[in-house]
Amino acid sequence: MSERPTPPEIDRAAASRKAVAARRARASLKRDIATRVVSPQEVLRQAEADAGSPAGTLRITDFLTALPAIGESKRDRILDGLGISPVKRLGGLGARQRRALAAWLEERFPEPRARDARSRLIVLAGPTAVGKGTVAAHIKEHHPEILLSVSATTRKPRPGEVDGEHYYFVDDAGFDDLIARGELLEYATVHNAHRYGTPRAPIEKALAEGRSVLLEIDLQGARQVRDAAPDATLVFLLPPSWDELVQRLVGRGTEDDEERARRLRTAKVELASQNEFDYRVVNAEVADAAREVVELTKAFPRPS
Ligand SMILES: Nc1ncnc2c1ncn2[C@@H]1O[C@H](COP(=O)(O)OP(=O)(O)OP(=O)(O)O)[C@@H](O)[C@H]1O
Ligand SMILES: Nc1nc2c(ncn2[C@@H]2O[C@H](COP(=O)(O)O)[C@@H](O)[C@H]2O)c(=O)[nH]1
Repeated sequence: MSERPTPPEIDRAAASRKAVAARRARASLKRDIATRVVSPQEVLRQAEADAGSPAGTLRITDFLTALPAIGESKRDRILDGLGISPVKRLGGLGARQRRALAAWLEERFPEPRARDARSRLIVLAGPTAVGKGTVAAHIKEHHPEILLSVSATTRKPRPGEVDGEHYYFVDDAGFDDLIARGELLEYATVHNAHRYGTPRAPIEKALAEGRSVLLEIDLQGARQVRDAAPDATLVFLLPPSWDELVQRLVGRGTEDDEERARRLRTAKVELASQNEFDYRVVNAEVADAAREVVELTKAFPRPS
């Protein structure tokens, strides 16, 4: 027969259960911050209201790295600039530190207001064959309110591809003309092979009409859009695994061995850049990934 626990043992067991629950609550809060379920400003307000809450007991270091595009070295520079010690918890900040952090958050991750309920420019990028085109096509079919931009390219059409629907297929001279006339928002040579570019006019027209626009482009293009349109929302699509990515590329059967190898080399570089994006979405199921992209773009605006 087991002995009944003495009161101190009961206390220790209860304290340990409480600590586990608190750790879980903080982990869940970090996920909510990362996936934009809750704004960082709201978490800071919760921490101020209750220092013992999951928000209040969250370490400032964990809070910052839960934010998009903030890695450990950036986090340390931010803390340095704000004059906040990395050992602090959110609920333990002094009034001046809290004000400095709130001002920094508002500048980098402005909270949505009524005037922010406007059309958005959404960039979907990711490695070759991750399913960008498939997810974009799903969004086009199920969200006709979002305009899917049609790019210009110097690559030859694949079987079934229609000029003006899948791409505007142009030759090198035609592409040079588009650049010279300033008609492209961004352009790049992708996979060291062909040139691709985003026509500017249809995007400006759609945004002016209050429609959101989706661009399905490569990493170089995504970076150019971020510079040209800092309000754009950048989403990086990830494969469930590297092997699945290779399988999708091989299974698509649209490239020869040499082109596949070239694309996979580019894919490694692109995957290493995923932290530059506002959001990361894993494309395990097309419909889920498409829904996530659309939902994320309706969350609070991307950091500037
Ligand atoms: N969630 C998914 N599950 C299984 N297969 C998928 C999924 N999403 C896309 N695919 C398949 O993976 C292959 C590559 O998809 P897709 O052509 O859309 O990729 P992509 O990212 O646009 O590629 P690229 O950048 O090379 O143009 C296609 O055969 C597509 O049907
Ligand atoms: N920078 C841009 N990249 C683009 C654009 N349109 C498409 N792409 C990217 O090219 C590759 C290859 O496409 P594929 O149709 O030949 O398989 C893919 O990663 C696209 O995202 C664009 O306008 N600008």
